[in-house]
Amino acid sequence: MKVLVIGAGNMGLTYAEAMSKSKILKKRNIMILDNSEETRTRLDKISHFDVFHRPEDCVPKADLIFLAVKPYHSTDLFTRLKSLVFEGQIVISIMAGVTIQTMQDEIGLPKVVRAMPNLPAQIGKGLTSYTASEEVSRIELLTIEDLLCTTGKTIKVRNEKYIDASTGISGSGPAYVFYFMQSMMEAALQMGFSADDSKDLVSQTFTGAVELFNQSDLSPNSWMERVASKGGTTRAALDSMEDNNVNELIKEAAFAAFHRAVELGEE
Ligand SMILES: NC(=O)C1=CN([C@@H]2O[C@H](COP(=O)(O)OP(=O)(O)OC[C@H]3O[C@@H](n4cnc5c(N)ncnc54)[C@H](OP(=O)(O)O)[C@@H]3O)[C@@H](O)[C@H]2O)C=CC1
Ligand SMILES: O=C(O)[C@@H]1CCC=N1
Repeated sequence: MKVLVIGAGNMGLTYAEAMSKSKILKKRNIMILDNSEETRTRLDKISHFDVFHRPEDCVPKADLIFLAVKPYHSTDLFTRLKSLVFEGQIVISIMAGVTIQTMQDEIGLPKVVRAMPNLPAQIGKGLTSYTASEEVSRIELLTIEDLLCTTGKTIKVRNEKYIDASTGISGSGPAYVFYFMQSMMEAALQMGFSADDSKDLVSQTFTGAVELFNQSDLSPNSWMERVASKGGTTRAALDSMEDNNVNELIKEAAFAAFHRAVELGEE
């Protein structure tokens, strides 16, 4: 099976690398198509991919076409793909918002998988949600799930609404965590810690809290209660967050990303 990854940016290259390290595909069976000359020159030096800059040289050779360009580049790309694809090829898209129906209509292929990964895929700790058009067979979907699993965990969702929803939770989610980390590091700096110590204080706190959470069945609320003593420091912080409606604001932010994903699909 030959896979063509279109767009070798943050996510496309992550998937190309992960798939090439797995036993599912042989290295020379991964092709990369990218617009950027700088990216192609860099990838040519890595040598375990076949790198292309003209769709006509690689699209007809692919069994599976993995789309990893920004959503606003998709319309031009679909126009170029339409005359080059052939029946039986499968499209996997990780583009936010772009719907299966749009890809079926604009590329002209019925077999389409829509997936939403996240940035920790770069270190094999990603979460990818996915769903497929009914034309994709169960056996094809098993192979695709194996490919998506090369970057971490996967969950199969019922329909595309949940792809947009997971964009608001796991797809964009790493940025919410970084936002929280940034605020805590700024607070540590303001308290007088050095930049290095601020980084350690915050990153070890996040790592430790997530590991505690993962190693138990306790909810985040129960863990909060374990940290907070009555009348103590944590309660002062949690009360401050409640007074400022931080819980609602975080949910609002996640819904903003969800709604933006839906909007991107309508643009
Ligand atoms: N970043 C993230 O955390 C996540 C991103 N996604 C989705 O992944 C997709 C890619 O995002 P990301 O990797 O961050 O984007 P990047 O901008 O890092 O990478 C996209 C690459 O595609 C190239 N490109 C654009 N148009 C074409 C084309 N027609 N043919 C070939 N190559 C092309 C770009 O070149 P040039 O720079 O020259 O335009 C660039 O190198 C997006 O659709 C996004 O919604 C999903 C989940 C998480
Ligand atoms: O911000 C975005 O649109 C993409 C989708 C999820 C993460 N990054």
